[in-house]
Amino acid sequence: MQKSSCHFNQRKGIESTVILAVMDAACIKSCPPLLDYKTEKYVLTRNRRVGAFHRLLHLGIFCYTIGWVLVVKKGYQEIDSNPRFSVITKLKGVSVTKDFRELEEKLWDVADFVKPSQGENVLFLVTNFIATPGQVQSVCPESPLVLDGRCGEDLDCSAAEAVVNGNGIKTGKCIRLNATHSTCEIYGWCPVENGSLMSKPLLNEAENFTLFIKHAVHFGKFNFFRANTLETSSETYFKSCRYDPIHTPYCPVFRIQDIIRKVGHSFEELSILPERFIIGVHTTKHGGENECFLRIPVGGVVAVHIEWKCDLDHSVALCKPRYHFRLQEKKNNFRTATYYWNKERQEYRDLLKLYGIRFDISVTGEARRFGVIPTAVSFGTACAFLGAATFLCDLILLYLDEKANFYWDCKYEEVKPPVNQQSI
Ligand SMILES: Nc1ncnc2c1ncn2[C@@H]1O[C@H](COP(=O)(O)OP(=O)(O)OP(=O)(O)O)[C@@H](O)[C@H]1O
Repeated sequence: MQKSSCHFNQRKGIESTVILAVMDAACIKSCPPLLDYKTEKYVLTRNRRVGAFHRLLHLGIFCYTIGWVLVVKKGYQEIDSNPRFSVITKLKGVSVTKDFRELEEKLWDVADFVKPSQGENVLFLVTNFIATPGQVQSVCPESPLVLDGRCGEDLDCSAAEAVVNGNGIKTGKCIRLNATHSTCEIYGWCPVENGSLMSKPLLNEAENFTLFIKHAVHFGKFNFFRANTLETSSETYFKSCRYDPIHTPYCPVFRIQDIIRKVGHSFEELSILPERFIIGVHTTKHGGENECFLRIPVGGVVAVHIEWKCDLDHSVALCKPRYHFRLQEKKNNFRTATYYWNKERQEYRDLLKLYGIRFDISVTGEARRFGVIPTAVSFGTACAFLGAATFLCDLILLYLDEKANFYWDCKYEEVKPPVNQQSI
C-alpha cells in the first residue's frame, strides 16, 4: 500500500522520464553504454522530524561558517606565520662592588656584567659571583665541599686520579684541614675555589639596569616589514623612555626589576637562594650539632617572547609587538677566568664563578591578508558540510526512521526499459 502511494506521487516524474527515454531511443540504439547518463533522483518527503533535523544542521553549518570560520578564525585570509627576524640587545647601567683582589671599590659597567657583549638574542646579566683571585698551577688541598675529594688516610687518595667533581689530579696525599675535615692533595689551579659568598647580591644595582631590545620582523609572503622601535630623529628618546603597551609601545627599553617582577619574583629572590644550603656540621658547647648554612645566589633564565599579530586588512598602526616574560629556570651560573703573568713569566689567573640572569629573547609573528584561495576553500568546506548533512539525513530516513522501508522503495526504484529496448 505504501509502495503504490509512493509510485503514485512519483508518476509525473516517471512519465517524463519515459518520454525522454523514447525520444532518445534512436540515439540509445547507436550510442555505446559509456555515454549513458545517470542522474540522482530526488524524493520529497513530508517527514517533519528529519526535515527539522536537516534545517537544524543547515543552521549549525551556517553559524559555524560565518561565526567561527569567517569571523573568529578569519578563514578568508592568507597567513604568513614564519617571519624572518633579527634581534639586537643592549644593557645599560653601572654598579660598584668591592674589588676581590684589593678589596677596594670596583666599578662594573656593561663590558663587565654582560656576557657575551655582542648584543645577541641571548645575554647573561651578572648579579653575583664567587671570586678566586691569584690562582697558580701547583699543589694544594682539595675543597672540603667536594665530596669525592674527602679522605681519612693517604690510601683514599690514589695518585694521578682526577677528582671528578673537584679541581685537579690527586697527588696521593691526604691533608688534614682541621679537627673534622681532611681532603686529598691535588695538582691544579691553587688555591681552589672556596665558595664564600656575600649575603647580598654583589651587583645589587643590576635591578635598575635597563635592557634595550631592538628587533625587526619581515613577513616574506606579503613583503611586509615592521620594527619595534619608534622612527624618531630624537637622539634622547630611547635613553629616557620606558616600555608601556599603551603609551609607548615602540619604546623597547625595560628595567630589569620590572621584568623580574613580571615573571612573579623579586630581584633578590633570583640573586640569592633563600633556602638553606648545608656546607657542614658544627658541634655546639653542649655536645649538640648544628648544620652550617650558606646563602647561595642562584640566578635564572628569563624567556622574553615577542609576539606580532598583524591583520593587513586593517590599519598597519594596529600591528604592534606584544612582550611576554616567563621564568624558565631558577639556577644559572658558569665559570670564567682572566689570565696574567708576573715578572718571572709565571702564569696566574683570577677565577670567577658568575651567577646571574640569562635572557632568552625569541620573536614569533603572524600576518594575515585577504586571499581568494582561502576564501574559496572556506566556502567549499561549508558546501561539503551541507552535502554531508543531506547524506546524514538520508541515512536517518532510510535506515532509522520507522517508515524506512517505504522511503527506501521510493528512493531506489528499479526501472526496466520497454521490452523493445532491452536488447540494446
Ligand atoms: N639599555 C638601554 N637603556 C636605555 N637606552 C638605551 C639602552 N640601549 C641603548 N639605548 C639608547 O638607544 C639608542 C639606540 O641605541 P644604539 O645602540 O642603536 O645607539 P648608540 O648610539 O650606539 O648607543 P650608545 O652609544 O648610547 O650605547 C641610543 O640613544 C642609546 O643610548
